[in-house]
Amino acid sequence: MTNHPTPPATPSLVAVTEAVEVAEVEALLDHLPRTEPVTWLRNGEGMVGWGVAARIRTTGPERFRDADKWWAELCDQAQVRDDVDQPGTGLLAFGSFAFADQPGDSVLTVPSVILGRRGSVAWRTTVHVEDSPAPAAVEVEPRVEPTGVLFSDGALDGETWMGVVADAVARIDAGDLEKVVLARDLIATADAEIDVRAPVAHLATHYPTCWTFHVDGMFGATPEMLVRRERGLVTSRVLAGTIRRTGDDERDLALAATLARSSKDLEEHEYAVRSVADALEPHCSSMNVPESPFVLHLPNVMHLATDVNGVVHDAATVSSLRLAESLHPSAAVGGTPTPVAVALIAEIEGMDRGRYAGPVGWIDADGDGEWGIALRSASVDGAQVRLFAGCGIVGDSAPEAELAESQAKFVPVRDAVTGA
Ligand SMILES: C=C(O[C@H]1C=CC=C(C(=O)O)[C@@H]1O)C(=O)O
Repeated sequence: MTNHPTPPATPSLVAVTEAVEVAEVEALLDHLPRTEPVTWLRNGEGMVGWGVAARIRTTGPERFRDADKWWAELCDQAQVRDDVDQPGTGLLAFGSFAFADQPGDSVLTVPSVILGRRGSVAWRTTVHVEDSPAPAAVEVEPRVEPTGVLFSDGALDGETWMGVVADAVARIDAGDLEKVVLARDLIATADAEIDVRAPVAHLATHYPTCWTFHVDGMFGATPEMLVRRERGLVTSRVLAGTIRRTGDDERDLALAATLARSSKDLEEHEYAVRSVADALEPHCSSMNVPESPFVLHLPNVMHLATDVNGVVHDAATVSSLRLAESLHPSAAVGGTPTPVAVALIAEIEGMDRGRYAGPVGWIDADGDGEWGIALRSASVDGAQVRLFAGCGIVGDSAPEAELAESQAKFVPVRDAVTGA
């Protein structure tokens, strides 16, 4: 007789959200201890959390479904008191999901304590397992900057990666597909275990308009919102089409105008917007898909950007995590057509993306939440950080230009780990 292992019982959680003075949580990151920290911040608002009240790790093609089911059961069994009732209050989980069905590990975690702020409202949520003690106060040690950081090639060196880009262009020219996003990695090694709060604080300061995140070792500052659902409204910020900034404002404005007229970038952008609009459509009773993109200015690069909005009709049955699943991978990180592009990535990219370019964000007990795409990101493990950057390859992409673009996309995390 075979004994099947019994799945772990879903814990019964008790969550309490109470209002706090905004002045008390000014500079949220300054309240974040080193133990199991999570972060989701933009323009100084958002949430930081620490400790683990509950956590699930999933893998494979069912990773989103398994995590979503676990979360729904957890919420059903939980006792929640929410005195604030804002997006981000009550019982909350933070997640980071693998890009590919295989290999890769995904995680959804419920912190023991969350501090949040949105405009003039601030809150503290504490979560504990029923019949066990509420989370104790923890000491917040000062952030420790990484030292002695040295960089080395990741899976492929620059030359080899350019060869891979040339192979992809040949496949596109042969008519196999229209676009593929190819990524590369870079390794940074410090002389001691990295305190992830330091690069996270650096990113939040230097890229305030991006979503700065950290979940279970995956951190970054992403400009791309895969899906946000809030009280029946859904938004997705699609980015595709990039130009590097020069640091000279006048030249950058001229470059922005060039980007907005570049047929290569407009074509690449159109693919990405279509893939998002098509995936959202079955969930929406009405949608707004702007006809032309705007130029999003970031400190290191500029992007063509489109905000797609809609009114969802299935919020009661489909969570924001399941919406993220249906949008993933968009053409901004996979390609077009998606299945051919994803297969080509697995065939020629030459590295495991892990959780890079996968959905990262949070979900509440109603299934609302925000899921960004883990771009301009890295995974940290002890003294080592693995940085990622990818570029959309279309028929007239030049390998040298794509290598330079990938280097520009490494800048945020590279500067964050060297403290530059
Ligand atoms: C895949 C990345 O960027 C995507 C998002 C915006 C613009 C892109 C581009 O122009 O290639 C990429 O599709 C990355 O930053 O690693």
